[in-house]
Amino acid sequence: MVKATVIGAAGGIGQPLSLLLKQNTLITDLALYDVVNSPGVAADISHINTPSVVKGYLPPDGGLEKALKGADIVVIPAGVPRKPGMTRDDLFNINASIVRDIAVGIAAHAPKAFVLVISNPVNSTVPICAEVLKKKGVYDPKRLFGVTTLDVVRASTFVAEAAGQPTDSLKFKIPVIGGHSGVTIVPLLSQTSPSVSLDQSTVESLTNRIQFGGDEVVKAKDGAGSATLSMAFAGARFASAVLEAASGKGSSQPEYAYVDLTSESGGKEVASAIGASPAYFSVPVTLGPNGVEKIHGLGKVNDYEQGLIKKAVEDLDGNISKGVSFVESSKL
Ligand SMILES: NC(=O)C1=CN([C@@H]2O[C@H](COP(=O)(O)OP(=O)(O)OC[C@H]3O[C@@H](n4cnc5c(N)ncnc54)[C@H](O)[C@@H]3O)[C@@H](O)[C@H]2O)C=CC1
Ligand SMILES: O=C([O-])CC(=O)C(=O)O
Repeated sequence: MVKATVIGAAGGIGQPLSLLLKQNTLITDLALYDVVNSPGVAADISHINTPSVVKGYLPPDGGLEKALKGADIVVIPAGVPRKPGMTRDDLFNINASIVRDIAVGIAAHAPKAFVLVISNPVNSTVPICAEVLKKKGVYDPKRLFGVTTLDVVRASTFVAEAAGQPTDSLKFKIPVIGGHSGVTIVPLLSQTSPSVSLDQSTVESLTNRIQFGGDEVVKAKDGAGSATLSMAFAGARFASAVLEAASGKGSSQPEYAYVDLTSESGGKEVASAIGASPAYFSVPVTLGPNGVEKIHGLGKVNDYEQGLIKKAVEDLDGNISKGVSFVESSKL
C-alpha cells in the first residue's frame, strides 16, 4: 500500500499533477486536499481506471488530518503563483505561512512521509518545512525535498533546441544545482551529456534562459499565473523517482533536488566546494528506500560556473535565513 497526498490539489499545478499521479501504478491511495474544490477534482480523477483509490478532502471535519494520515509521500503545490513583475521571493508573505501550517500537519499526521515542496519561494519554503519538523522533533533531512526538477527538464529542452536536436526522452542531461529562483539556479552546461559544443555566448544565453525560464511562462500567461503543466510533469517525474527508490527499484541515474546538505556525508564535500554555506542546495542525489541515500559531488566546474555558484550562494544564504527566522518567530 502506498498513499500519496497532494496538498493544493485543486490548483493549476495540483490538478494535472494529481492526474499524472493517478497514472502511477505504485500508488494505491491518492488523497487530494485543498481549501477549495478538491472533492470535484477527486470525483473527476476517480473515474480513471487505474489502480489507486482517490479521495478529496476540504478543511472542515479534519480534512487535512484525514488526507495526511498514513501518507507515504506528500507533494505540496499549495499557495499563490507569481504575476508579471514579481519575484518568487515576493510570494513569501503569503506562502510562508501556508507551508508552515501544512508542515505542522505533516509533523502530526505523516511524520515519516517523503515531503516534496513545490510552493515558492522554494529556497525559503524548504527551510520553513525543515524548521517546523525540527521543532516538532520529527525532522528527517533525507525525506525532505525542494522540487527543482523543472529546472533540469527546462535545461534539457533548451539545450536540445540550441543543438538542433530532438527534445525527446530528456536526451540531454544537464546538472542544474543551487536553488530555484533566478541567479540561484546554476546550470553546469560544461557537463552536458552527451556533450555538445557551445560557444561562450551561447552558454551565457542558455544559462540565462534556464535561470529565468519561469519568467518566460509568467510573461506569456500575462497575469494568469506561472508554469503549471510543465511543473506537473516535473513534479510527477520526481515523485515517481522517490517512490520507485522507496520500493527498492531505484535508478542509477541521480536526481536533482534542493536538500539539506547535512542529510548525507557527501553534502559536506559539496558544502566545502561551494564555500561552506548555505545549508540547502540543489544537488545530484541517489535516492533509496529512505530518501536521500547519497549526495554526489559537483564534478568539474569551470571558472564561469564557479562565478555563477558564488552569486547563487550569496542570494541563497539570505533566502534560507529568512525562512528559518520566520519559523523562529512563529508560535507553533
Ligand atoms: N518548484 C517549482 O519549480 C515551481 C513552483 N511553483 C509554485 O507552486 C505554487 C502553486 O502554483 P499554482 O498551482 O500555479 O497556483 P494556483 O493558485 O493555481 O493553485 C494553488 C492551490 O493551492 C491552494 N491552497 C492555498 N492555500 C492552501 C492551503 N492552506 N492548503 C491547501 N491548499 C491551499 C489553492 O486553493 C489553489 O488551489 C506557487 O507557489 C508557484 O509559485 C510553480 C511552478 C514551478
Ligand atoms: O516562475 C515561477 O514563479 C514558477 C516557477 O517556479 C517556475 O516556473 O520555475
